Amino acid sequence: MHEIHTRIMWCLLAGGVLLAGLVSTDAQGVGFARALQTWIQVLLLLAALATLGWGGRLLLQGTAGSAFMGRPLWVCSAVALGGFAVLLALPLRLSEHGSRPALWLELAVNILLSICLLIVSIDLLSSARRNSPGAVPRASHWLHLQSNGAVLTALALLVAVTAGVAQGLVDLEGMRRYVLPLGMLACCAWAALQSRHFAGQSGRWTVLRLAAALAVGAAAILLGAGSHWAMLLEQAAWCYALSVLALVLVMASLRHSLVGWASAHPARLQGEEWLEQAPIGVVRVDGSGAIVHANRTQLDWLGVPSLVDQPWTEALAPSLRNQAPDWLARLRAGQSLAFEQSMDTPQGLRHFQTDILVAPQGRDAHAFMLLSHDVSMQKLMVGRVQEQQSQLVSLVSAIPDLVVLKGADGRFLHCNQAFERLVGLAHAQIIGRTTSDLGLQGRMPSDWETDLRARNANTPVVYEETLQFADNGYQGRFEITKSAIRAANGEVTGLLCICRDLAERSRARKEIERLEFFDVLTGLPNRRMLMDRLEWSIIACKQRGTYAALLFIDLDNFKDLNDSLGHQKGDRLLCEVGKRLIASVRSGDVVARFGGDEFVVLVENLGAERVQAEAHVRSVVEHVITRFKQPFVLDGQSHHSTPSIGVTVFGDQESLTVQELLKRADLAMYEAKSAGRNTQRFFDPQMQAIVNARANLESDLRQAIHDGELQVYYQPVMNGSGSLVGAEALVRWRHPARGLVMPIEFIDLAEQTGLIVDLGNFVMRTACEQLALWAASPSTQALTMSVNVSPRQFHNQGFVDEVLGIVAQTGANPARLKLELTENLLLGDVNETVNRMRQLKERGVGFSLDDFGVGYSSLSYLKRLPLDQLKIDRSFVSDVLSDVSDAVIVRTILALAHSLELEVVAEGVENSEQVDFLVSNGCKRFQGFHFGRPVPIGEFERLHGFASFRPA
Ligand SMILES: Nc1nc2c(ncn2[C@@H]2O[C@H](COP(=O)(O)OP(=O)(O)OP(=O)(O)O)[C@@H](O)[C@H]2O)c(=O)[nH]1
Repeated sequence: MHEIHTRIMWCLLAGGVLLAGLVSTDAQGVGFARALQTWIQVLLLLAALATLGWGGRLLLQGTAGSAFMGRPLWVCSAVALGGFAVLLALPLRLSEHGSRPALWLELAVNILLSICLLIVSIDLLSSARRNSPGAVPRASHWLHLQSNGAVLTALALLVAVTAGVAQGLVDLEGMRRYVLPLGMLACCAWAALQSRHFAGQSGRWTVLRLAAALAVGAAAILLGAGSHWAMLLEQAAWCYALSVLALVLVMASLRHSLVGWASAHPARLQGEEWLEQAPIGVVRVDGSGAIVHANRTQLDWLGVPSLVDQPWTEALAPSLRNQAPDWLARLRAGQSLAFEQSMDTPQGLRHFQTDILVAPQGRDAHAFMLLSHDVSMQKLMVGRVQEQQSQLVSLVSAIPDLVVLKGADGRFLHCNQAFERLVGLAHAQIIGRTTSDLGLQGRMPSDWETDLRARNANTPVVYEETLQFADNGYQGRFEITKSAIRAANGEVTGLLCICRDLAERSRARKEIERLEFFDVLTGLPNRRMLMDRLEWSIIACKQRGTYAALLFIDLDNFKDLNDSLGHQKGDRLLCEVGKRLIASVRSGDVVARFGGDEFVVLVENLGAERVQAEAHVRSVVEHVITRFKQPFVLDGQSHHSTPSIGVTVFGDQESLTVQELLKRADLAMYEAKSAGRNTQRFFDPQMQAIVNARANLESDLRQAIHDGELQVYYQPVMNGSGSLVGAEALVRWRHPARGLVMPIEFIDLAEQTGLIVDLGNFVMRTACEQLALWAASPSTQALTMSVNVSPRQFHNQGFVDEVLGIVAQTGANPARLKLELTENLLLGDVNETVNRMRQLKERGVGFSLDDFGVGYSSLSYLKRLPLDQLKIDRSFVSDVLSDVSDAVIVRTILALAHSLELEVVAEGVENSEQVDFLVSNGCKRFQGFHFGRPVPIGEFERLHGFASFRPA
């Protein structure tokens, strides 16, 4: 209870006593007592009206009542006091004193009064206790139960008494006498018990005084037995207790009305409309620690509709709430607080700078206000600036040059690690000092003068000077650049000074040159350097009329070493090879690493005779190969490596470029590789001719596929009785200049260059179209069509889809299509081969193994592959009558095929004797010139006496 309340109460009391004194007329004090009673009644009426008004408002608004008791009890209290006020106003005066109705009414009045006293005292004490800083939620709960229990008991008593009176069982006079004093004593005991929970000495005394007054009043009623003095005492106690009650109710009603009004119109209350929309959060808190008002900005930040009546800690970040009791104590001691808090808001994590200001003197002593500013953006900006600053500092620190930033007063603002190192001082020892503070003036002679020049110049001042920053420290020639740093108004705010060590620069330049012309791993000249030297060598040979030679050396199977022992060992071998090559040649010759495992040796001054030059270089090459015979020791591990060497001799009058020379040596090296490796080959113009011819053929073939110069020929496949059973599709190239080109001349090239895929698809499509046409005629519909498939074509991604697509598009019957595979196709992944064959087999496509017996024949594959047919190679058939072993092989193949239930086609059959031999050994299918050569389709059909329907 605040001091101001007490003061008003004493005033009222004094006013009442004065009034009573003025109106008292008799000496016994009866008039005085009656006057006092009337004054009390006036106070009670006031309290009743206030409570009634407040209770009504609560009912209408449906808002919570007092801090603790809640709406139901306050409404109950209002009704009780209202009833009491009505009774007070009317009945006692009308009824005869001492009559039964008067007694009854007085009893009712006393009971109602007791209830009101109980409610108000419980509520006040409970809310005071709840708002105390150390309040425990469980204790509040317990209080709630007690208060509700007490009120319910009082109500039950009222009902019981009323019932008793109605039945005439209760002594009305006795009841009237005891109910009120007992109620007063109950309140008195309650107040005395709870007074210890009140914060502050004065609050506790007020409660105890109230309890004492009630006790005295009760004692006077019980013991006084109607004496004047007892009545006087009773009325005085009443006067005190009820005036407190009335005052508390009036004040509480007024406070809640004001809060409500202020909540609805806070700007009106404060005259601070701008505060409501201001971009700062405002939270006002009363002395009990409850929030009285929070502005819109604060509510938006927290994402809540209202904070009124919530504890003030709701405006704090959860992590700070445990500090609240300590802060509250400091605020109550008059200290303001300032701190930063981070909160999770509906808009994300935000940072606030919060100040807590205590109320000015004269206002609610413990009220305070929280003012919060959103500093999220500032924090973000500060973070970014700090990040940029640290990036800049690391950048400047990483610069090998000396970087120094001076302020306008010549003091060091920043310097990088290179400067610290050379000066021999720590960063902290340098910053804030001048050149002379650091004793550098004598060591940087023109510092002062150049600083001045830089300040006055619009462009950087650059000069060179020999500097030594510390005793016995590094001394060197530096290039110094000084630039003035200016503010927007042109005023010089600082000076940036960069010192570059010129010796360091020349070292760096040399290193760059080294990296540019030498191989990092072996330290040998690199390709670039070699090209330069070769260019000079070509010119020198021409001028002097001498010969030189170029050796292109590639290590054999170097990849295997990398894969088995690791790249580190591979690197070691490359270094060792470099050393051996150097040891194999004269000091003037050039050994270069061309790239990967390729080295190039340039042997110069081989004399003016080509034969001599070739002999010399041959000995050099032999020398190299011999040296490679010694194992290489790689980190203690012995390893054998061999080279393949291509050699070209140059120097005659032929004008060759560097590129052409390298190409020749490279070609020769490839020849050495093809010859089985670990050997040498000299360039021969024939090599070039072959390479050129291949290149031309490749480009012609590419063009031929594009221009439709390829043609499909058909060779008949016959049965034992000489009837046509099918055909094999064979490609031919009708070259515009060279005429008909046979497959043997271009299939290998097509296979190597990948052109085989397009070529194979063309043959497959043409053959399938023919098969579809044959299907339309009864005379040809049973014919089969064999198509050759090369390994590269078969292993090409999408081969299966391609074949099935062609079959579907042409409408050919897949059961009549036979794909001829060769044995070298099995060298790859056999599982994958079987898988692909099965996919096509499932759609009806048949398979034939071509050239059986000449290649990689593994009988186990015959079991695994889903084959339909074997074709005996022509080499066995041609000599089957003259060569006993060929005859044995043919018989074996036929027996094998028979036992595996495979069909056999004998290829290359050229006469009837061969047919007889094959038939007598069980062969049923034949192909060869004896039955017909490969011919274009028109001729094929004419020869076999049928014509297929052909679209116009
Ligand atoms: N350790 C190491 N390996 C390298 C370096 N440069 C290239 N290589 C490897 O050298 C190998 C060169 O292989 P090739 O010359 O193509 O093949 P090879 O195994 O030598 O076979 P042939 O030349 O046909 O005898 C590749 O595996 C490259 O990855 C290098 O600097 N260090």
